[in-house]
Amino acid sequence: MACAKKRLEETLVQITTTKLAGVLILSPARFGDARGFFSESWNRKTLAAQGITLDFVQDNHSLSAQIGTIRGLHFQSPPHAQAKLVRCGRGCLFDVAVDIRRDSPTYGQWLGEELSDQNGRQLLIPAGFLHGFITRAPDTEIIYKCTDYYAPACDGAVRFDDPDIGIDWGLPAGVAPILSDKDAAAPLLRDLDTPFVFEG
Ligand SMILES: Cc1cn([C@H]2C[C@H](O)[C@@H](COP(=O)(O)OP(=O)(O)O[C@H]3O[C@H](C)C(=O)[C@H](O)[C@H]3O)O2)c(=O)[nH]c1=O
Repeated sequence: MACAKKRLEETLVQITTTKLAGVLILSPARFGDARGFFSESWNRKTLAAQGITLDFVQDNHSLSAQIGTIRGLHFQSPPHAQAKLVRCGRGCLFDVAVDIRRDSPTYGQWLGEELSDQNGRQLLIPAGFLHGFITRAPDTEIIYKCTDYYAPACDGAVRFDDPDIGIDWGLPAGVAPILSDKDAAAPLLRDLDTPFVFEG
């Protein structure tokens, strides 16, 4: 019975590893019918059955009106570091994680995944990683679960276009992204004394 139950939970969400250890791509099952679809976008028990036991305490939701809006690269420092489970509620975005854990074999490396209301994919980003995204459709809405509460005093950022990270945002040549003043003024990774340490 337990074996069948585990198999069922594995069918409810497919989990794919990435080149950055701990960053996972989740694909929850969608049950389609003539009306559209139903999907459990998050289920504690289903994820726990596959070894993901993060305790989410806050949901965030933002709308970005224009294509080419970049929000990021952000993090919260300990003791309020956040792991995030990110999805796209409407539109399309390219979600990016950057490893900033000192001594990590993938320190400064990035990966991106397209999340959309069509593909239903989610990105799980552990604490110790920068998070940011660029929108690829107008009126794109991002929805994400966080494992700690908003703590402005612990808020941190790194420039989206940091040459040492080298993220390919897919912006056409010569097209500037839409940024908040805060993001436009963010420091470079080389000037950040990262508060995170790789723990294997
Ligand atoms: C993050 C946050 C913000 N706010 C308030 C603070 C500001 O008055 C307003 C906009 O905040 P901000 O410009 O920091 O929003 P984003 O640029 O979307 O920042 C987020 O974008 C990247 C992609 C992230 O992963 C982080 O969750 C977060 O840094 O919302 C809150 O009240 N609670 C919160 O948890």
